[in-house]
Amino acid sequence: MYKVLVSDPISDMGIQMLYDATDVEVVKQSGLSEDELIAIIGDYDALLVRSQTKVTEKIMSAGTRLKVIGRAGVGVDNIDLEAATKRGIIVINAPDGNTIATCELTFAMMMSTARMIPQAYKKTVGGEWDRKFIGVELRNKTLGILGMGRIGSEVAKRAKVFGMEVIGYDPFLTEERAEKIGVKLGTVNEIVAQADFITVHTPLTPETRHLISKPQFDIMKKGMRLINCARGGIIDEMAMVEAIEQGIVAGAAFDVFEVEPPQQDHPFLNNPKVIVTPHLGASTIEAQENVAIDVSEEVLHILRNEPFKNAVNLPPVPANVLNILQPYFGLGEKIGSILGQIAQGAVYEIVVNYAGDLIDVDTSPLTRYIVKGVFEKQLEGLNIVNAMHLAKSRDVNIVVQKSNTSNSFTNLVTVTVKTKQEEKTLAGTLLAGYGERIVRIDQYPVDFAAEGNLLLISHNDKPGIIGRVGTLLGTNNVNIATMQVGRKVIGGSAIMVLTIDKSAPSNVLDELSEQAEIVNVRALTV
Ligand SMILES: NC(=O)c1ccc[n+]([C@@H]2O[C@H](COP(=O)([O-])OP(=O)(O)OC[C@H]3O[C@@H](n4cnc5c(N)ncnc54)[C@H](O)[C@@H]3O)[C@@H](O)[C@H]2O)c1
Ligand SMILES: O=C(O)CC[C@@H](O)C(=O)O
Repeated sequence: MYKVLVSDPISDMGIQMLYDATDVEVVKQSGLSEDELIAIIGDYDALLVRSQTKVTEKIMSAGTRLKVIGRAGVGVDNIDLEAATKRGIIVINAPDGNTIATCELTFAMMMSTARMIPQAYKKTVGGEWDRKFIGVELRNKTLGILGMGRIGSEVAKRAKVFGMEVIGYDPFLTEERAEKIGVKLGTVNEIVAQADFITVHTPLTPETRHLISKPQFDIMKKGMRLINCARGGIIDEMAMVEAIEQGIVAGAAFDVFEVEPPQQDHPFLNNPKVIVTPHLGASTIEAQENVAIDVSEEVLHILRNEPFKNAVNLPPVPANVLNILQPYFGLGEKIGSILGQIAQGAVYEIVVNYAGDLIDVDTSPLTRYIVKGVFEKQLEGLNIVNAMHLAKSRDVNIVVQKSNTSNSFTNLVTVTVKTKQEEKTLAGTLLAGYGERIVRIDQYPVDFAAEGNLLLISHNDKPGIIGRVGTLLGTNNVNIATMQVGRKVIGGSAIMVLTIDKSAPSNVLDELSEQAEIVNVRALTV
């Protein structure tokens, strides 16, 4: 039974599939301190959070069973990603579910600051009939958008409908895409100098921290308005207060703050020109359901060892590449696992060669599976998230090569593992109608499905040896399911690959090794 802890308020409707899963027990406990979380996290396989829970390194190290942290939302700045990656904890988010909610809040904030709705409301309910709130229209105004990802692009579309001119900046925004959504491209400073309204929709990174600060306020159009529904810190709060005092900024609307919640004496809180909300961008019924559904689905996949898509601490794999690579993941992992078990000594280099169909795509996700396979019997807590990290931290060199030809195979994955003592090579392919096949061990051609208990016996190709191995295993009640012999030349060195129904006891392996003409015996499980 997998145990999932939900430590922030997350939509019950959205996580219904977790409640319904017969292999999952869900515990909801919000508002825990770091120490309280540390005390209980060891019992859980998954942790689900929004933005309140700060998932620190200490919490992760106490979470000895933790496989996945699910963030019901976009930003993962409340999760120590480096610590998660080191421990092989997969971090997933729900990047799409709250785009519209946040875009609509941005629009509401823009209109509120243009028409001073909250300020007028406050006076009206306070008994004052003040009709001096003269606002501005959006039509014919220029909106600058910094960050044209999911939310920024949706804001742009709506701004166009309101008759606004939109200028955008995003290092990944191409001219074609900008043209398609009717946005002019500009630099940060060009936008700052021209815009009547500016809204930011970037993540908070070292590059975006204080993206709008004193130098930008100095060149801003007087009387402009600013909106931040992304992350606190993208706009320099103190520099903005000064810009309001200087009449540069006529109004601002902030949903997010450098420190959340802001201190009671934060200068925004009693400034009549600044509208504030308590990080409500994603707070709609629809968005909360969407993100909870997305994250629950992914958590279930991860707990059940099924493919998943939104891991934040793994490089993204485009769907078309994933479609090509996914069938090879199992094969790659098995090749790695066999090599990891048969190679004697500490591995210092893994050389992977991809041939045939595989040469045209980025094969790095497949390389992760191979590397994971090599070390899986040696390193506890290893998974595809931390496999490369753990290999590199042990100074293992990973070399990836690609070749056009693959002899007679349409696709071929060949892996060589090097230790100080020896080099071992295995090649495998996906054969139409036969699935995953291992087709080469060192220099010997073979053909078998790597499954269950295997015996690899290196020997000299002499008459009677196969019979002796069969008899010895039979008399010790070890049933042989399949047998393959690979050799280069008659009478030369050869390899025998046996799949056996149960693992052979060590005395049987010793007896086998002592047989004349047998060079070595290696038993492994795949
Ligand atoms: N207020 C809320 O409740 C709320 C809700 C959802 C998302 N958010 C935040 O909104 C922001 C945007 O979310 P999204 O889903 O659109 O993310 P996204 O990843 O789709 O878009 C972010 C964009 O910012 C761009 N970017 C990165 N560095 C930049 C830079 N230096 N200058 C300009 N652009 C840069 C990226 O290229 C990307 O296109 C994130 O910070 C997210 O955490 C807030
Ligand atoms: O309400 C939340 O969970 C925060 C939402 C938002 O900041 C996000 O990054 O998705």
